[in-house]
Amino acid sequence: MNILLKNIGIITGGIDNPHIEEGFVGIKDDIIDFVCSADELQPEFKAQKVIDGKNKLVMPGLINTHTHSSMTVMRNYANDLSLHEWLFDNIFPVEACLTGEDIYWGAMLGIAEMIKTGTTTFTDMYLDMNEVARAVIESGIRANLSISPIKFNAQEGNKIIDETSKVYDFYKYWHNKDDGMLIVSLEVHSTYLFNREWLNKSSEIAKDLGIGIQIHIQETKRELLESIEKHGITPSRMCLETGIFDVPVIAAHCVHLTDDDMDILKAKNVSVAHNPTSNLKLGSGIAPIPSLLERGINVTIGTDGAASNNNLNMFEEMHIAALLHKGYKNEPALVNAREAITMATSNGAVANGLGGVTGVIKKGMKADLIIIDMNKPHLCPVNDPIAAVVYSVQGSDVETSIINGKIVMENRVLTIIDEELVMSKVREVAKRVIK
Ligand SMILES: CSC[C@H]1O[C@@H](n2cnc3c(O)ncnc32)[C@H](O)[C@@H]1O
Ligand SMILES: [Zn+2]
Repeated sequence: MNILLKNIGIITGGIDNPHIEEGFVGIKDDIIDFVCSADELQPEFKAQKVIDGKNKLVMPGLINTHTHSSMTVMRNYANDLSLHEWLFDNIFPVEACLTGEDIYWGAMLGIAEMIKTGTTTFTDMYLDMNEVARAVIESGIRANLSISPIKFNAQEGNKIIDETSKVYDFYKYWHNKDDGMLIVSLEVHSTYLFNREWLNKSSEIAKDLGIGIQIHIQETKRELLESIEKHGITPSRMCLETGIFDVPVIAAHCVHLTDDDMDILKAKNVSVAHNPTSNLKLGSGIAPIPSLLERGINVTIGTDGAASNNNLNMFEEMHIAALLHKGYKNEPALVNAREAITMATSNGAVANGLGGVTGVIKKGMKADLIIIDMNKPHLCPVNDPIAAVVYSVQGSDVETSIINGKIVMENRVLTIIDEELVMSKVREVAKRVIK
């Protein structure tokens, strides 16, 4: 289907790209066919659907580079705890009770929430990823899903079970599914759940399949200190030594980094997923984002799961990312609005190996865009659209969302996902598993 957005404010995205005050975007099937001003419009473009952009803004869909979508089933469970108590004493025992169906419905709810708050691509790691993949394909969202080569059982003395064959099966079945809507990567949870042997093996698997890795790195001070005590090196250096950083990596958190760690991340082209809300809520700390940006490291934004955030709203995350470092360092110029949007869009695309595919509104890119209704008291007057998106717009202001050229939400109604059904299923799951 061809779609025409007319007379609309356009944030094209990318650090140097312009904002167009009243422009046109033409979508031909799954691709952006043109982006232009009124005098450049091609009259021969025939659209089956025309969206009038008066008092609206279109921008690239947001890219959530670190989440665990199925954890919506544990939303608002286990609060005000440190990461260690939260994860080992509360989350792992509940996760041990989750069925494949639970994971499917939890992921579907996470996807519904993400679409309703402007996310068009997400990066995920969880337990039964076949169930998450099923939800991704059915819902029409774009995703990078990682699967673990081991099963780690905290309930049974931290036993490790080899599940390498599941990685190969998952890759074979899902990688590039639906014309590339789903891509596969390897989950290496962390250097505290994976031993050196499995870090080495994981890097070999990722190299063999030609895929990237998703990992948690240096989320807490405790993680850093225990690594130094046990191995004599930081988790980042451990990743360097075991070959983890020889493939494209998205490293979530990166809160407690040494200067040497930052040099390693830069040298190995590692992308960082900044999760400010989760880091604040678990009392983990504040990631040195300005230092990472100064080094030219690709910094992106993630929500983490709904059990540590407690939502998957990327507008909220972008807002906090833009405010946090200004206040922490007494420096208002840090993480400016343009940088925050870039982190949440095109940098996220690059991190997922989707640069040139999504993250920017430009001819030839996949049509992954969101339309924001600016005709609201808290968004009036707009004055500066870039600032408005970061400092005033809320996730619920996203009116329509287009992913791969398909309208997945129109006037705030999801067109593919049955929102009521999904919520009732997840309520049932929560009733059963949350004690
Ligand atoms: C094996 S699937 C992923 C695993 O990660 C857990 N998890 C969720 N959030 C965090 C976090 O912030 N740090 C470390 N681990 C996290 C999740 O519960 C799953 O068990
Ligand atoms: Zn996480």
